Amino acid sequence: MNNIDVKILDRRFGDCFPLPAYATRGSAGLDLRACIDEPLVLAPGETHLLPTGLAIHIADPNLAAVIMPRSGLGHKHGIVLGNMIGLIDSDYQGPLMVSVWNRGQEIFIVEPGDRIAQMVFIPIVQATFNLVNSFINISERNESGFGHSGRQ
Ligand SMILES: O=c1ccn([C@H]2C[C@H](O)[C@@H](COP(=O)(O)OP(=O)(O)OP(=O)(O)O)O2)c(=O)[nH]1
Ligand SMILES: [Mg+2]
Repeated sequence: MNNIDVKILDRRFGDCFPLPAYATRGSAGLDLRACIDEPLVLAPGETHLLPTGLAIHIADPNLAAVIMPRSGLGHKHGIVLGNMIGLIDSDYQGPLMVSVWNRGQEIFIVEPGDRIAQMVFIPIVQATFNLVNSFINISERNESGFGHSGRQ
């Protein structure tokens, strides 16, 4: 377990809303809540940037967090993320925000405190670039890609 600093930006945490926690021992994601004051009507095609009421400071450059859709919301209701995936840098200290996109055909109402997305901590490898004119070793794949090996 890594210990990450978290700042509560919304008074409802600890009272009405519990802090994010792993639902089971094997959970990879921590659900994030919509810290809104009123129910939000998300019309089909609409995107809203919602506060989660929390700020985190990961601090370790070898870690990051990603925000992803919850599968139930995404599959059943078309509620995914406007940025597809949110990347939280280790030096970001601002409010954690979730871009919620209704890609479905029906209105969806987000209630205050709804768990609208999930956050996963991931290891990060930073790289430097070694500028070359050609690669010394030609790999088996070489420049093939984008489905060149077929479907079956
Ligand atoms: O879903 C998200 C995505 C990003 N962020 C915050 C944390 C992240 O560290 C910062 C910047 O995100 P990113 O680098 O993806 O956005 P950008 O458009 O490149 O902004 P910047 O120029 O600030 O890097 O915004 C969120 O709160 N939620
Ligand atoms: Mg950026």
